[in-house]
Amino acid sequence: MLEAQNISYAHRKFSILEGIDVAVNHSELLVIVGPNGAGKSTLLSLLANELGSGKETVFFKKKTFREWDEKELSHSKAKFSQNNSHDIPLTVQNVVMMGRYPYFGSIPRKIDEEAVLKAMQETDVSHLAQRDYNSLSGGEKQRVHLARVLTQLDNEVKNTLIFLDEPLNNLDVLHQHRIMHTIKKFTQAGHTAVMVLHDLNLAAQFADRVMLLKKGKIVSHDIPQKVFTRETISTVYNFPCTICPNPVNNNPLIIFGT
Ligand SMILES: Nc1ncnc2c1ncn2[C@@H]1O[C@H](COP(=O)(O)OP(=O)(O)OP(=O)(O)O)[C@@H](O)[C@H]1O
Repeated sequence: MLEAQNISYAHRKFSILEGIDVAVNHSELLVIVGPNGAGKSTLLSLLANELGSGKETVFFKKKTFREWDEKELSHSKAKFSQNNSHDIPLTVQNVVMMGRYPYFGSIPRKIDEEAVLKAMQETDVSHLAQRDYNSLSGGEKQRVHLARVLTQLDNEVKNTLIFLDEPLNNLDVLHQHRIMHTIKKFTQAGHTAVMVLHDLNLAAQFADRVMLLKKGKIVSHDIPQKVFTRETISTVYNFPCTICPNPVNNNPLIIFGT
């Protein structure tokens, strides 16, 4: 589905990423983790074709992004980023509708309205639909943008691809889990998700595969059970931890400070 080999990226002479190989299948949720400054967001932007010199060759469904028709690509790939504008003079519903812009000319169709309502329900912002976006709290704004990105990929296209850069920032525990379940449902329907997360326990619980980065290089890229070992995690984060099986689902449970 998504493939890239030997990705390197530098700003001036400062190397940010070095020799990264990525291959993500359909129906897979890949979570990228690592300490601050490891290069996670930079890698996500490169994979999503938002950054780079054009030398990096990322293949999505065996085609480089340059080979894709722009409109077709907008129906197949979406990205949730952290740098959303804080000032948008629109209602919540109209901000979510922005995700449907690739689908209609000047007036949204019934199908676009329905997709917006569905995404708002999914991220629990339906009750805020007519509110001025600018009056929302940080977590509410975050959920509105998640709805906008989800609604962009509400279509009949098989094997679509979503990138999410720290989608759980500002969210309470209920909404963190709700979003993770939504993304899991999305991948189980045959789509692909690549996500940057700081919460290692959520990564351990939901990821199919985890990529652990440090200083621009891959330390480990495997299933959660193989990546989350006491030695690796305490070394990479330079902080002690204990890892035991989660008593509910047997996934690794990471307890820091022990
Ligand atoms: N435009 C830029 N100019 C200079 N340095 C940059 C630029 N963009 C990123 N960097 C540096 O590259 C490194 C990786 O940044 P990146 O944002 O990808 O890290 P990250 O793993 O997502 O970090 P965090 O967990 O803190 O969000 C950092 O040291 C950052 O300061």
